[in-house]
Amino acid sequence: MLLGVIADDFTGAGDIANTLAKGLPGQGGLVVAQYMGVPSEAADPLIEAGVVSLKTRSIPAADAVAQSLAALRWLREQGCRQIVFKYCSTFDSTPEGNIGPVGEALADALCVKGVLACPAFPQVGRTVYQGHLFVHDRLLNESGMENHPLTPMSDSDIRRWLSRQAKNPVGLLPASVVRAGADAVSSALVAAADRGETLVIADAAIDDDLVVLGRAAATAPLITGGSGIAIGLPGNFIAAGLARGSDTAFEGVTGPEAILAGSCSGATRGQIEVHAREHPVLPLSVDAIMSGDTDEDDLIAFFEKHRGGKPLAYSSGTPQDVAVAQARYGRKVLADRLDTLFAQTARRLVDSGVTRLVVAGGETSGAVAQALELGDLRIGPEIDAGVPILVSGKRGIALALKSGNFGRATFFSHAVDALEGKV
Ligand SMILES: Nc1ncnc2c1ncn2[C@@H]1O[C@H](COP(=O)(O)OP(=O)(O)OP(=O)(O)O)[C@@H](O)[C@H]1O
Ligand SMILES: O=C(O)[C@@H](O)C(=O)CO
Repeated sequence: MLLGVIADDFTGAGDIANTLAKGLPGQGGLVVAQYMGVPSEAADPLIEAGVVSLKTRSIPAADAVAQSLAALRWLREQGCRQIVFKYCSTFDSTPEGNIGPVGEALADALCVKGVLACPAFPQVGRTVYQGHLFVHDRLLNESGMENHPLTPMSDSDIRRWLSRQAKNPVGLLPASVVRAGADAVSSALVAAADRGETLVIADAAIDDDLVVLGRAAATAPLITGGSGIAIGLPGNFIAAGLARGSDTAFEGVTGPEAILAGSCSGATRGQIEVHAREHPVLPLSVDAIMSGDTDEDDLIAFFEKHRGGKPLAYSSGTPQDVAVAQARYGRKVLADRLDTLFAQTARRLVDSGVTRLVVAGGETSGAVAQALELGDLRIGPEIDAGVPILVSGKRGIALALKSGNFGRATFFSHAVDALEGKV
């Protein structure tokens, strides 16, 4: 294994696995496997890039650090010469962490400073300029992310935000340096390290900026960022004659389907609305779930009744709904109950023959994927930017784990078809 990724959530893991498997047009990607947590066994020697999916974005920082260091140990045992710490393109975190604590702990373990930190993913509108993160034409804290249920983002100045989480000074690599090319970036990172800066926020507005950053970091032991930071990395290994290149061929899976949505993002809520026009949907009431009036049996009955019709069950609510529910039940208690509901439902669905599963939301997908004991996942073709088809050989199923904000308006229907190999 050449490249190891430690991803702080499951949809993000699929996102970067997709980037690495796809590579740049005309260049090819790497042979990638996505792992559910830190594997207990050695990796298949044919794998060139291994992505360890963790669920560490919203847990206490010390636990996130411990799990990330365990992932680092395993990846290094597999021979990885470069590690990427993947976090969200909207920099999802709180003033306590976990990007700073995990990024610095990995840097300490690898004895490096002057480490790139760049969440930019221009294909989905996430860009960084002068250390400020934009979502399309809005600053991060005016993009809807200020209402996120678990990691509300109230500051678009991600250098300042990361400084609150970090022990060491946080640097800035401005666009003027990035546009001067890979050598200028390398020199700036050395200078940042000399100043004692462990993590350095890098500007990037277009894919070419990310390619420059990737080239500059070709031999860096550690890189951190969104999936965009990985755009140029397969090319580095291929150019060095170290990698053979990927195969994302996918024949499709037939059989019953189910769609679960726990994301409350504007994009997911819009996709649910579009889906509901032509397909059966089951809105889940948080109050009914918390009182026990609605449980897994209700979801299973709904999915059985609507088999073949692309049924979708969702808890997703507006920012107002989320605020009321969190005030009533507490953020963590509520998130844990919803995770459990989706996870147990998914397990029963797959045990009873569902072979195509679509899930929206990183935490939700993490809970579902962990409950399913999927084994290593193979990366298939991209459904929409940042969302690949994932294949579990162990379970004989195909999945689409969608980041809350990703995907076209008709994503849910499109994804079910894609898992059948239709698109
Ligand atoms: N109606 C609701 N009220 C309050 N919280 C909810 C409701 N529905 C879902 N949630 C919680 O909101 C959180 C959504 O997080 P999740 O990571 O699944 O989606 P996301 O953040 O949009 O996706 P991503 O991390 O991929 O961007 C979960 O913790 C879930 O339990
Ligand atoms: O980077 C992103 O936006 C996604 O891969 C993600 O991490 C959402 O949870």
